[in-house]
Amino acid sequence: MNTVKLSESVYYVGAVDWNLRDFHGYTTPRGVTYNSYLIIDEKVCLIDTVKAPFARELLERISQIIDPGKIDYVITNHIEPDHSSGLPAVMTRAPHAKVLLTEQGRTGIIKHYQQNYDFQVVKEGDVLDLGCNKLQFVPVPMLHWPDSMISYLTGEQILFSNDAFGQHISTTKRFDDENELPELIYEAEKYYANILQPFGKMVVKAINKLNELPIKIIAPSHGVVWRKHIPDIVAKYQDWGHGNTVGKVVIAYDSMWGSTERMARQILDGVASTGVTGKLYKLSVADRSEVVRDMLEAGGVLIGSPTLNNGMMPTTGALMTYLKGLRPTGKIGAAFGAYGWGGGAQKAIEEMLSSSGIALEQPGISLKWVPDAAELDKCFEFGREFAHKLFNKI
Ligand SMILES: Cc1cc2nc3c(=O)[nH]c(=O)nc-3n(C[C@H](O)[C@H](O)[C@H](O)COP(=O)(O)O)c2cc1C
Repeated sequence: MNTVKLSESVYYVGAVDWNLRDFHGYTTPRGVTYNSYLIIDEKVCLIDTVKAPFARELLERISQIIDPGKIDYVITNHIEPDHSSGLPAVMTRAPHAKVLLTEQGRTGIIKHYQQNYDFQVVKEGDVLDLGCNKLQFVPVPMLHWPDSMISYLTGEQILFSNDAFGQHISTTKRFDDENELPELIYEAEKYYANILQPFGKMVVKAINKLNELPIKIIAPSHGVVWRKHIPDIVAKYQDWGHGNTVGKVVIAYDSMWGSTERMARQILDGVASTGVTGKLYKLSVADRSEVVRDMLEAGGVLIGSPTLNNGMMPTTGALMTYLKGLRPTGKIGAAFGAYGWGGGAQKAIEEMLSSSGIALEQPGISLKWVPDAAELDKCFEFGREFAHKLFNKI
């Protein structure tokens, strides 16, 4: 089993989960990693653990470097089970280790595992002396759970950023410069869109705080370690955190008999005629976590559904519910779709767009049964007008 050194005293001891394809509803076509890091200083310190089925692999990696019984400290930056469910196995082999975490982390670990370890609760600014290096703790509540924390190793200047800057990607290469940057940014964008998007304000606040620290390496809890492209990923986080958008329109729709689909294609042509980039997703075949990834930087979203039982189709409803929880910022939107008699989908979508924080920039467009030539022209015009509004806004 390979051990990878990040720096003089820090080793990667995590696990690569090549076969995971669904991470609580978020698709992971490239697999996942659960990153754990071992610091060998005068004191021995483990940063986070792994998901429980990989605990044996974690302990084997640690054992190649040092007897796990010599671990003095385990830092629990986040209690979510992908990082903490390996903790009980680690504590069995390192029974004298202190577990350092926030107060929210302490109550969370007790509730998850019904174990009372030798806890040491840390707060903002607390420092743990390891010998040559010190660990400084930066709680980042709600990034993305109340217990979340980032730890910074002085001396070797490594930021253990937990879920921030993470990506779901399995690889044998642990560093950013050993992988393709566009692929990493793509996966980091998908991670941010699906997991961190609701917490943009906290992201900006945390980055401002971290800007004061000299950082040579960012070691997240998922994916590769950043050492060469730190400015690129931090700049991306600034953009995403501030809700900065580009001239792109994502059209997401579903259709039972093809009318709303024909509308969507005409609208797309209208958008494209202005030079604005358009993307089209049919929700019954699209991957929702990919759709919201594409929406992250899009300034405009257009949502379509025919009326089904006075409302929108369940696939569209699922996207809207997800989007509402993700609280996107800086976007304009509108609704479209076909109906047969009383209608209702357009209104239902517009309500969801508003409650998601997406500005209704343009009245929606609905048509009865099947679009005729004049209605298709109107759809084209609807897309063109929407793209112009977006163009004027950015
Ligand atoms: C199961 C079902 C339920 C429907 N419910 C409604 C409804 O409640 N109100 C309405 O105006 N039209 C309703 N319609 C009619 C559709 O909205 C209409 O056929 C529309 O043109 C379908 O668009 P599509 O081709 O994009 O699927 C319903 C259609 C189906 C198949």
